[in-house]
Amino acid sequence: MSNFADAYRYARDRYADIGVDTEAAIAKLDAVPISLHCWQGDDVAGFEPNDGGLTGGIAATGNYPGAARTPDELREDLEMALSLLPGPHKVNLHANYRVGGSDVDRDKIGPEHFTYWTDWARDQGLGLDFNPTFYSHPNSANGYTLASRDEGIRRFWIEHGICCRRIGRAMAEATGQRCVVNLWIPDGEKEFPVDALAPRARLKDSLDQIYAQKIPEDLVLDAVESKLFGLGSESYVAGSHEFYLCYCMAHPELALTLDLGHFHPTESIAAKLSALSLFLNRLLLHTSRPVRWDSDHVVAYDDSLCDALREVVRLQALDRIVLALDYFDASINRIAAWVVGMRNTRRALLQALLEPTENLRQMEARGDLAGRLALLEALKGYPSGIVFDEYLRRHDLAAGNQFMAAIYRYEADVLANRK
Ligand SMILES: C[C@H](O)[C@H](O)[C@@H](O)C(=O)CO
Ligand SMILES: [Mn+2]
Repeated sequence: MSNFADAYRYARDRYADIGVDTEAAIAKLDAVPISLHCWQGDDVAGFEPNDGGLTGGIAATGNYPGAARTPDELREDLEMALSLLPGPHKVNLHANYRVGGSDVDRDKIGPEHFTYWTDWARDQGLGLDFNPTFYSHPNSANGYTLASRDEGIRRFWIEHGICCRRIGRAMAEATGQRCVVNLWIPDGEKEFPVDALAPRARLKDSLDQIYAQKIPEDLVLDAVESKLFGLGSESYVAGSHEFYLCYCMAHPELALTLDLGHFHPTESIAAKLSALSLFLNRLLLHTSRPVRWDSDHVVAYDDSLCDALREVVRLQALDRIVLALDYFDASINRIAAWVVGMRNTRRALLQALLEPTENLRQMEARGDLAGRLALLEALKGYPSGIVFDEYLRRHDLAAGNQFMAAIYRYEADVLANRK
C-alpha cells in the first residue's frame, strides 16, 4: 500500500476515533460550488474601452507580467486555473467583461453581449455568477452612482442594475445553474458629509427600482455587498453594513454579502454569522484578505477564513451561505493567485466539515467546557491536510504546492508571450 494510502487510512481512523467520518466530509465538500472571480486574471480591467483605468476606490497593486488582455486569454487562464482545482466551481463575471456591444453603453447591455461566456460555461459545465459594474466608467467619475444627486447619472446606473439582473437570469437559463447577481457600489466620500442621509435615501430608492421585478430565485439570487471604506471614500460609504443589513431585512429575498476585507481589522465575520442567519435567509461570503486596509490579498489559510467557514458549517448553512472568492493581486502569477486562494478556501471548508460539532455541542450543553476546550485544541493537530491531499488525489491532482510545476510551464509557454 502507498504511503499516501497509509497516511489517509491513519487520518481516517484518527477522525473516526472522535466521531468524524472523513468520507462523509469529503462527499459534502465535493458538493459545494465555489465561485472563481474572473477579475483576478486581468487586474479588474475588463474589456470595455477604458481610458480611466480601474476606479471605484479599489486597487490592484503590482505589475506582474502576463495579465490576460483579451477574452480568449482570460478564458484560457481560467481553464488553466480550474484544471488545478478540485470540486465544483462557478465563474464570477463583471458586466465590463462583456464581449461585443461596443455600440451600447452599460445602461443598455443585454444577454447577447455575454453569449461568449455563457456558451463557454455551458461547454465547461460551469455555473456563472454576475456583477453589475458601477465603477471604471465616466458616469461614476464623481464617486457616486446609485446614490448620485444627479438624476441623469442615477437613472443610468439604475438601468444598468436592471440590465444586469436580466443578464444574470439569461446566464442561469443558459447554464442550468442559478446565477448570483451581486451588487456593490463605490459611492462615498473622503470626509463624512453633513447630509449623510440623502445619499442613502437615494440609494434605497434606486435599489427599490432595480429589484422591483421579481425573478424566480432558482434562476437569480440577488445579493448586496456592504463596505466600510474605499480609496477616496475613507470616511463615508452610502452602502454601509448597517444600510444593507436593514435593506435585506426589509427585502428577505435578497442575500447580504459580507466581504472578509470590508470590516474593521478587529471585527470577526464568523462572530456575525449566527446573528445574521437568524434574520436573513441568504448570505454571500466574499473570501478575501485585508492587510492593513481592504487590500484584496490572496486568501490565506488563516484564522479569519477558517473561523468563518467553521461557523458556516456549525450553522448547517451551506445551503444558505454562498461562497465566492474576491481579491486581486497583480504582483504575482495570477493563475497561482487563483489556485492558492481557491485551494485554501476549499481546504478551510473541509477542516470545518471535519469537526465533531455535535459532540462539542453536547459537551457545551452539559457544561463540560474543559472537555470542549481540550477537544478543540486537540483538533488543531488533527491531520485535515492529509484528508485534503486524499481529496486532491481523487481528483487526480497533486498535493501540496506541486501544482506550481504546471503553472511555471504555463508561464513560460503562454504568459511569457504576452508582450
Ligand atoms: C470586483 C468586485 O465587485 C469588488 O471586489 C467588490 O466585491 C468589492 O469587494 C469591492 O471592495
Ligand atoms: Mn467583495
